[in-house]
Amino acid sequence: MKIAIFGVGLIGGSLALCFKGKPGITVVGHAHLPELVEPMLSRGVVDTATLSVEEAAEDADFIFLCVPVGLLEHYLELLSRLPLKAGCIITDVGSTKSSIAKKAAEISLHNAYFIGGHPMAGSERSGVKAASALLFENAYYVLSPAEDVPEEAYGSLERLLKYTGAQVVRVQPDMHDDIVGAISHLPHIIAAALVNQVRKHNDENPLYRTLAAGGFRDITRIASSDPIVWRDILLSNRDVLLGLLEEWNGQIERFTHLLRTQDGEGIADEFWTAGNFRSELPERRKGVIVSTFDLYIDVPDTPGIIGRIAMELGNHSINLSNMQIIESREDVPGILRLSFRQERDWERAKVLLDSMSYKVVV
Ligand SMILES: NC(=O)c1ccc[n+]([C@@H]2O[C@H](COP(=O)([O-])OP(=O)(O)OC[C@H]3O[C@@H](n4cnc5c(N)ncnc54)[C@H](O)[C@@H]3O)[C@@H](O)[C@H]2O)c1
Ligand SMILES: O=C(O)C(=O)C[C@]1(C(=O)O)C=C[C@@H](O)C=C1
Repeated sequence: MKIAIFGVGLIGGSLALCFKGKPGITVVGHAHLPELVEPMLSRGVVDTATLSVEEAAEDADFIFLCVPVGLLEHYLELLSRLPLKAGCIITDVGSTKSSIAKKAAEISLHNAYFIGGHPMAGSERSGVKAASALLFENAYYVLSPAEDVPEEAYGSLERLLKYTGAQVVRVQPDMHDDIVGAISHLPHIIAAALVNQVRKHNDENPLYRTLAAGGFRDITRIASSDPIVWRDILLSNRDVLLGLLEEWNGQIERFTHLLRTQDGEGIADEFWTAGNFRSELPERRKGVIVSTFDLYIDVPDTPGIIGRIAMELGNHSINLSNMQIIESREDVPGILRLSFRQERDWERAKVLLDSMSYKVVV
């Protein structure tokens, strides 16, 4: 089985890593610039790489379009002019689904089928260097097939995607864009706007950046996302976002009013309501928020402490999925965040670290 990936960046590279080396599968990466070929080969993300669209697409059973949203229609159009293998399935990973679905309905793909796709996992990082075979594990993976796509074709893409560890969910393109506009695109706008607001204050007084702590970092991580990828996503979901921004202005006006009228009860109520809804998000199960079980430890400033903690967990066969120092205070040893994929590992780590007299916060 030949899988061609157009755009071997964060998402394309991560998909390639999920498929490469699986029985009977060959992964071919397409690059639009010669300098992109070497990194995808040296990282071992693909079996072969080519600069030729024709060569990548020839005889492919599956074609994944993993380029920025603004280029998806161009690539779909290019493919429609090529002699693709009969039954070839073309899919994309774009963060919007309506515009590409519309394009697919307008053109003829002859013996090939188009099934829109969107893995609900990602990162603020970009490029093949950030690709990971584990990126999609436990995430949802949206598929939006056109009505005329045979169930058999849908089923074979669904089966292939099992290699990602994600859970496939079928959603109509318009509904997808409404929902993802609210839970992904609007948050990216808010994060960028908030960082830029603080940046302006920081130009006058650099103490802003110095004091920026966990809250600011937590809400603004995604402001570091790739500008071109996000330019394309926002423009492609423009109408939905204009509506959401109007709603957002209403939220801001509500807080303005509560502050003006010194309505403490109203302010607390906003946080009660928000906290209750947020606590119901599927954070510890499969979901839009990648499932991890986190522990926080106040790390004492002694050399080798992080290695010792990792070793102790390893000695007790507790699987750690991630470790991060949260540098919220300059010159002060930070908080160590330990993430686990399994709730059982998280519980065992808590008991172990408690017994070692670390200050553990859940
Ligand atoms: N970043 C995320 O969190 C995320 C999550 C889900 C889906 N997506 C979607 O995945 C797609 C890729 O995003 P990414 O985060 O992997 O970005 P990326 O920048 O890591 O990768 C983009 C890829 O497109 C290629 N590319 C750029 N310009 C090109 C051009 N002119 N012609 C051909 N190829 C070109 C790049 O070389 C790169 O391989 C986007 O459509 C995005 O909406 C992103
Ligand atoms: O975790 C992140 O950094 C992401 O931005 C991932 C995220 C999201 O907003 O949740 C971003 C874009 C997608 O299309 C899907 C997922």
